[in-house]
Amino acid sequence: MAKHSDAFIALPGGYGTLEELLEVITWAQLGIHDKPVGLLNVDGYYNALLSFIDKAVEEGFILPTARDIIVSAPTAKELFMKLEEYVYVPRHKN
Ligand SMILES: C/C(=C\CNc1ncnc2c1ncn2[C@@H]1O[C@H](COP(=O)(O)O)[C@@H](O)[C@H]1O)CO
Repeated sequence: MAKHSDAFIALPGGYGTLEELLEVITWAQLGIHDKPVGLLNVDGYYNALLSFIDKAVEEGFILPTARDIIVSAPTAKELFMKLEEYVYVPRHKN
């Protein structure tokens, strides 16, 4: 399914959603795909996760360029616009 997708979008969800979200993010980081990963951040649901990811960047665990893999927006319309503008940047960590 990932092979035939144009992009990945996570709606608010639980463990299963988070597992799939992190999987497609790490695949982008490793260069397995070059597609954007969107977070539909309805009512700030993902704010805490995005803050945690920013902290991981500050602490040096996530490359600043890899932070940009995630595209987030509060509405579907804004998210689609951002996803269409997404430009893939190679960011292999190793
Ligand atoms: C083998 C892999 C993942 C296994 N996990 C799931 N596989 C299929 N469906 C799942 C998985 N985890 C959750 N779901 C379903 O998705 C919906 C959202 O789940 P959430 O936990 O609320 O985010 C829900 O219908 C679950 O039943 C490797 O990819």
